[in-house]
Amino acid sequence: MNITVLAVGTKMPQWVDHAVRDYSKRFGREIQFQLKEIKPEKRGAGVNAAQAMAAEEQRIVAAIPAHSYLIVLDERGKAPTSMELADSLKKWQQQGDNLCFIIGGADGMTTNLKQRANMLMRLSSLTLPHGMVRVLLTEQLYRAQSILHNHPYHRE
Ligand SMILES: C[S@@+](CC[C@H](N)C(=O)[O-])C[C@H]1O[C@@H](n2cnc3c(N)ncnc32)[C@H](O)[C@@H]1O
Repeated sequence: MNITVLAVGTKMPQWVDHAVRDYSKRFGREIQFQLKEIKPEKRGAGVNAAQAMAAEEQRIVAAIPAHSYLIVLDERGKAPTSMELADSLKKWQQQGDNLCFIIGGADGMTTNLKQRANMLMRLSSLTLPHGMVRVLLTEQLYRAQSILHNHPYHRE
């Protein structure tokens, strides 16, 4: 299964890149994971947040792999438990779905993009910095895969 994470933002702190790389290396052969950074639009000088998000939306849409099940990360979305995420991962794998997760930038993302998503997923009720969302999402996907394989990484 292919899992693509589209994340608005470049030049993340080193700890973010290290942590994402560390978890994504653990997936093994059955998950091809890739994180693609989306260039954020510059704010200021006549470009407000809504205009910037619209420009980012275009870049995101252009980067979505064809026939992907689209999951937008959003603090107002549904919050699965790790066990529920593992169940969903199993279902998506059985259906042959490829997954595309989208993480917005500093101002979040457009309503358009949220409406286009198959699912809005919340990692916490807190607003998280987008770099941290990359790390948490990658770790939870690895945890979900560990649960499906009865790997001791996950303990109840
Ligand atoms: C700094 S937040 C943007 C906050 C913005 N005020 C909003 O309304 O979405 C950047 C991105 O991180 C992700 N994010 C932040 N907190 C989250 C959470 N609790 N659960 C899931 N995703 C989150 C979302 O994709 C969001 O677009």
